[in-house]
Amino acid sequence: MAFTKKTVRDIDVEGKRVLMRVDFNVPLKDGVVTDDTRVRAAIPTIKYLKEHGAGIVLMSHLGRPKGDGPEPELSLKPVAAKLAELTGYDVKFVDDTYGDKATEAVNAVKPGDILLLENVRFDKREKKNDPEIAKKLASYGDLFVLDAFGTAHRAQGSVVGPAAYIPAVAGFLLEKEVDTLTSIFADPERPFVAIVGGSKVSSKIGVLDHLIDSCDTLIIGGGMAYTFFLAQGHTVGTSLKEEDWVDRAKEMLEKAEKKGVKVLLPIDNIVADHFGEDAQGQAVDSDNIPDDRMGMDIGPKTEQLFADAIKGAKTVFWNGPMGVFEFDQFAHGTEAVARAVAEVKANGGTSIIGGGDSVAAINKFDLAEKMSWISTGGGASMELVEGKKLPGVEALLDA
Ligand SMILES: Nc1ncnc2c1ncn2[C@@H]1O[C@H](COP(=O)(O)OP(=O)(O)O)[C@@H](O)[C@H]1O
Ligand SMILES: O=C(OP(=O)(O)O)[C@H](O)COP(=O)(O)O
Repeated sequence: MAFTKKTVRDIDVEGKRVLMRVDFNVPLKDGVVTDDTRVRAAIPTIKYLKEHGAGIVLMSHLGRPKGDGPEPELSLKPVAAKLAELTGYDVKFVDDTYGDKATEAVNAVKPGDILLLENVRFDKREKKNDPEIAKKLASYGDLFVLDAFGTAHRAQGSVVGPAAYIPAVAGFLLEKEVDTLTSIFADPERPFVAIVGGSKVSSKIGVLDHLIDSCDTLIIGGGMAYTFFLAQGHTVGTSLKEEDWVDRAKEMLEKAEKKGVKVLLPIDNIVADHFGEDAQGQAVDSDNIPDDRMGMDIGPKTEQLFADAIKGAKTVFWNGPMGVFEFDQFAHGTEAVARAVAEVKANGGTSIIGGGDSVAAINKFDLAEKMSWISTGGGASMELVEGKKLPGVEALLDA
């Protein structure tokens, strides 16, 4: 399927200042980027713009700050250093986004320069898509380039806003992601197994409803599973859950049954008494989670159940780790699933992994080479599976 929007190839960027939205929402530990996939993914467009004589103003969000001012641990400063390290370019950083300091730094950007602004979400108007924010950001560039595939499903100020004021086109990453994913999802080879986990329960649970329309087997693990356990009448102790979604989860399970879609939920879990690297894990069945314990990973019986279902697939789409894989003792479930998914490509099938943390997990287990397509977007790729249009893409100029 051809990409239907203009890209950086279609415009003259020489001597122009380009405002570019990237997704530098990367995992950090102690101020160090622990997975640089999203930074690397933005480099081809940055390089192209620089080599074609543009000055570049980069912007991104990082994490989910409250939106009422700077939160030092969510500063993009370490990411500027990572981009400089990966490219060898001089990358400037300004600890401001919408104020005079940012404007001054932007005005100093000359052709070939690269400047990264501070986290766009330190101001709550970003998430509200406030026109004032959009106008301010648009004033930073002659052109707008969207290359933040991972955030293209968010109709937020820095994603869709500038397109209302300055010509807006796609970067190479956005084009490639949309092209690849839409062509795979248009007619997936069957059996099609979808695996969803992670912690962004309320922002992704609704998508499961649509996945039931297109997949043959739906595997639910990670933090997503506990809301479904509640729907099945189990208690979940102190595990991550979204009580507001329990009724919808129940309806989804009923719908899947009617449609003949197999839904696999964990049958056992590794639980702990607190959320921490030093927590002691214990395996318990899903109908037996103690009140004072939280689910941190899928258990060994579930690893086997999920792996068996995955190995028979011709297409696998996976978003969201099966547990808190950042802590080694809760990474087994995610690793077992990753190893099963890796076999799909080896057996002639197609495996797609999406999402910042899911990709970080695959890299942790050194399995990236064994996957068919590593997408930088989890939520964004899920919306493409549903056949939805991404607001960020929609706002760009038609080709
Ligand atoms: N049982 C769980 N409880 C709490 N957090 C979990 C659980 N399982 C997985 N997670 C967390 O989910 C996060 C990733 O979720 P998400 O952002 O939805 O994935 P992605 O970035 O791949 O789209 C990881 O940081 C992981 O620790
Ligand atoms: O990490 C992201 O999404 P993902 O976890 O679905 O891949 C994007 O940067 C979007 O972040 P958001 O879900 O806080 O808007």
